[in-house]
Amino acid sequence: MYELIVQSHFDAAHFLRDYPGKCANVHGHTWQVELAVGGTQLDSLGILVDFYQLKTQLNKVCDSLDHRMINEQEPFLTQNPTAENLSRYFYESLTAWLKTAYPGNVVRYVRVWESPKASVRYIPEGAEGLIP
Ligand SMILES: Nc1nc2c(c(=O)[nH]1)N=C([C@H](O)[C@H](O)COP(=O)(O)OP(=O)(O)OP(=O)(O)O)CN2
Ligand SMILES: [Zn+2]
Repeated sequence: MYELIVQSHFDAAHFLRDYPGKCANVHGHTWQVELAVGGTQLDSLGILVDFYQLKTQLNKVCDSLDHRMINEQEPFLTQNPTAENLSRYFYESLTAWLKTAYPGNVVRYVRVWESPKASVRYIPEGAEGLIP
């Protein structure tokens, strides 16, 4: 299997509803996002998934949140915009695209850093034991 990894980032504001501390107040982060895609079948150029396409799609999702109040964007009108929920949101958005654009490949995980010292990886159910 090949694993391709690309990164992007966005700057945005959020607050955590019902959080018992300072994160209940509006504040901002630079979120770093890492996308890992896996598959086995290379095309005639020796490419699994074009890095350009991967970065374009990841940037699209980042741009939809960039310089916004995340709590005012779907699905975070009701879901708390935690790093956990953001990583799953990126996973679901990018999986929907990959299934159509590059069938046979999978999103292995999405990692979201809220700060250089704190990150979450969303790994789909069933793949937990396969990701080091
Ligand atoms: N498991 C999670 N815990 C927390 C999350 C989260 O998404 N998942 N989010 C927050 C807040 O967003 C908060 O902004 C982070 O707070 P904190 O860890 O205190 O980090 P700081 O950026 O303020 O860093 P300092 O170490 O205080 O400089 C909280 N928890
Ligand atoms: Zn925060």
